[in-house]
Amino acid sequence: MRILANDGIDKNAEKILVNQGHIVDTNHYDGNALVEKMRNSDVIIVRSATKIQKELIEQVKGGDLKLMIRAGVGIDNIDHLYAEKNDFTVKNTPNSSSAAVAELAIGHIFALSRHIHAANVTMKKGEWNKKHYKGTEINGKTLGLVGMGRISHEVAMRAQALGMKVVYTDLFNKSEKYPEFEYLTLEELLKRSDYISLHIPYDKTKGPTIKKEQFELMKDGVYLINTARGGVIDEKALLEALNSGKVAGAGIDVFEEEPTLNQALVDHPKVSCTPHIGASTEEAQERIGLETIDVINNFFNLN
Ligand SMILES: NC(=O)c1ccc[n+]([C@@H]2O[C@H](COP(=O)([O-])OP(=O)(O)OC[C@H]3O[C@@H](n4cnc5c(N)ncnc54)[C@H](O)[C@@H]3O)[C@@H](O)[C@H]2O)c1
Ligand SMILES: O=C(O)CC[C@@H](O)C(=O)O
Repeated sequence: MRILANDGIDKNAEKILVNQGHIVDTNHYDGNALVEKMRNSDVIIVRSATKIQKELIEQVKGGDLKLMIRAGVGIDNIDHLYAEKNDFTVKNTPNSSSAAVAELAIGHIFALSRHIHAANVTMKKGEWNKKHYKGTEINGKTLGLVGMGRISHEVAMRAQALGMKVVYTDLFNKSEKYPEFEYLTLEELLKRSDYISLHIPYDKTKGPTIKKEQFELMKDGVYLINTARGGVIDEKALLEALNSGKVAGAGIDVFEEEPTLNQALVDHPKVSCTPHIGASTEEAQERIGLETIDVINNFFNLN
């Protein structure tokens, strides 16, 4: 099998695939070179950098490509409906990165509560701003989780262990699976939470879930964490909410556009930001690599 890992793949997974007799190309291609490489591959594996949209799908039709794998959870960088309509199979690796993303979300909660992000910047400039950095404790505070799937549940367990009260909302109603956490409507959750963390997919046909109206419902001085997708929060409304003081701090791993050009948001002193690294741990990438191999083996009946 010829496998194109256009955004790279974990070294261990690459070794296993090569040992299985596959030809694995881990270079990154764009434009015509990508079209050519995809047409001559059986499988393409992408992370978030490579976008597989209608135009590209049209260009690779009729070649050898059969399987597109998103080595990750969110498949919003692949037009999967269009790909499937054109007889390509699209798969992801949803089971491997939950702990990594949950740990990053908790990291942003700590950074914001204790001004770690800001103190890092100012101390490196030679400033000693001890008086500016009186923080708040997370113990006893309410964390509202929007979406209660794989990642959110990992966040919930960690937050509960840290003494937070966890409430959640989801498209499903109250779930028997999570008796220890309180189910609320989105509206109730926004009103009651001290911290809000988003763990939902982005559906561009629906647009952002958190817009001006939702910010208005939140407590003054709320903290907001987004490790889901940039599009689920309206960045303009977020910036206004940060400037007005409605939002005391935002922890952001994902942006409407990536790499982001929204420097006003990145530079904002109340923002703790990371460049979409939720799944970027040694362990998660190794698990993602192994899950990718399972997907390939199952698809081509290689087990
Ligand atoms: N930052 C990163 O590197 C990174 C890594 C992995 C995943 N993600 C993002 O995290 C998202 C969640 O991943 P997961 O594995 O927990 O997914 P999941 O499918 O297990 O959980 C998502 C949950 O959200 C619910 N949901 C969907 N839309 C909703 C809405 N509008 N309101 C309330 N609930 C809603 C679903 O019913 C589901 O229970 C992914 O879709 C992806 O976009 C980001
Ligand atoms: O591939 C990445 O680096 C990010 C992955 C993440 O956004 C996902 O949805 O799994």
